[in-house]
Amino acid sequence: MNHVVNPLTNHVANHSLLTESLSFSCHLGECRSELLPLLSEVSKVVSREGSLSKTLKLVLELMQKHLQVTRAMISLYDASCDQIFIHESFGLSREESEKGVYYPGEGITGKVVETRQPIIVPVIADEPLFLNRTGSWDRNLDSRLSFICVPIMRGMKVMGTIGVERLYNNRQLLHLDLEVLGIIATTIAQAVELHLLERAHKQVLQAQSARLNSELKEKFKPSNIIGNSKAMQSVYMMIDKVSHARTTVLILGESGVGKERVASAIHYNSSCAHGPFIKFNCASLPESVIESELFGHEKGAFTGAVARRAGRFEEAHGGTLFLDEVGELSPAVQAKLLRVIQERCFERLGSNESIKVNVRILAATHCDLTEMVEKGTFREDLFYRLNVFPITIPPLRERGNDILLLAEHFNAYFAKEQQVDVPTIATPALNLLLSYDWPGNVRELENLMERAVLLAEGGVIHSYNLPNGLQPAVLGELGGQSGLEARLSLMEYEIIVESLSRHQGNMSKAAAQLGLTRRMLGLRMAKYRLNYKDYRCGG
Ligand SMILES: Nc1ncnc2c1ncn2[C@@H]1O[C@H](COP(=O)(O)OP(=O)(O)OP(=O)(O)O)[C@@H](O)[C@H]1O
Repeated sequence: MNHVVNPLTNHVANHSLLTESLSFSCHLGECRSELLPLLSEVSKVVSREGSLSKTLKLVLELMQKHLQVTRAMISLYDASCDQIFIHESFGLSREESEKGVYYPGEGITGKVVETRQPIIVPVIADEPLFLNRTGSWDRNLDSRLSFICVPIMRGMKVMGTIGVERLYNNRQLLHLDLEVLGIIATTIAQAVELHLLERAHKQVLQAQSARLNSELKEKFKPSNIIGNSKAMQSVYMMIDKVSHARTTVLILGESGVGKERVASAIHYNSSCAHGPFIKFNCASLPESVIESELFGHEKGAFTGAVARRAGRFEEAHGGTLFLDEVGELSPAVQAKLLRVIQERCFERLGSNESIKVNVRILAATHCDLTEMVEKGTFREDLFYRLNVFPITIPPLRERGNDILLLAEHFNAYFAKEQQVDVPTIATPALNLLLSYDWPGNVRELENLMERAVLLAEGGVIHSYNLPNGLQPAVLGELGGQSGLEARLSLMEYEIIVESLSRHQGNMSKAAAQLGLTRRMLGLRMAKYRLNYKDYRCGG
């Protein structure tokens, strides 16, 4: 007959099966004392530091030694996928162990997780609930084996199970085993819980980083670097040429021209695109912190170093490290950086152990490094190591119509973000954008367009929706105007420019459209120093 017994509740786990009510005989007390060494060793193992696998392996070894089990497995319950899988086992091959995956309620292990109650199967051969999913149990060889399975619990939460197979001797000893396994389960429960929490956290991080990676990949494809100007075409060609090599690249250009975008494009088009892309701004931190941020530190390396920490170089292993504002590095860090580039190894602060990394370095700066080398503020040897493949990004004022493409791109982007229809950019506003000098480059244009989309009226971005700095000098010179007066002037200016543009500088047509005489229009144009010739085709 089949006996699947739940000794705590005396309930039968599978409802078709019989419950056995068992009484413990007094000689169990004698056996208990023999089990004390096992339990004390288990608690010692658990209190030691180490990975959960290492701890569980040692616990399994102790179980084999003291309980004479034939096979044993410690399974963990992963609530995120609602599955139970064997984490460590003894007496099972790797393949058998990998097959041991159950849903709650499935087989004996699944039942224990579902009911959170232990189960004893006195004779496996007689038990239809026993699935033998791992395939390790052999009907001929193992016909006299029993199976005991206990839950690993923290409070009311089930974390997994401990299951053992052993030769059936008598029912009382099975109950003793079950008691011992219950104590072991309680002893390891905290370590198991910690492991499961870390695992869940890692899964969340991995999912986030996979999502971010695909978003970034999409965002930083060279096709997503906006601009078709000739100046940018040669930048794209350089990106294409250098991406697949592991060559160090030095990206040069004024602030806000898109150096970081270019660095990302190189990484995401390289053979290590699946690896990490770590950005580090060398100007963002005080000198004292930079070294430990880049190279990491050991516990106690300096006041406040409470734990060992990996630096950016280690984080970037297998991928790319982008060092922005490299011209800001102190001589000490320049020397260390030179060594990493030359030898690919470094030491954490407070350690003598050399760490080797496989990292591609991309560096960027708005500084004139050649001049810095001449002045002695930047190491010449480091400069040559970084300057293997320089890419210079032209400033926005040299990119011609890219200004308009970028303006339209940001217009659409911010309209979407602000959940409004994409406004039209009025011709006078476009003219202002084209004639401005753009000291802040693409970043300045981006910020300005964000504001303009907010200020747009009736679905149009007017020239007066752009900052004062962009307004024609003449409007400023009109001086003394403020409030309504200034605004009316801006509007008048814009309407005249718009009309002249539409009629390609034909003053008669523009005047007719505006309901003015040609003379009146001429006077107003003079006020704003407008010349009809500037609006002729190709003029
Ligand atoms: N070609 C481009 N297409 C679309 N957006 C761009 C382009 N170039 C730059 N940008 C945007 O402009 C801003 C500035 O770009 P980025 O940070 O890459 O410039 P940078 O040269 O690295 O600046 P810094 O010198 O300050 O580090 C970013 O928000 C970026 O997304």
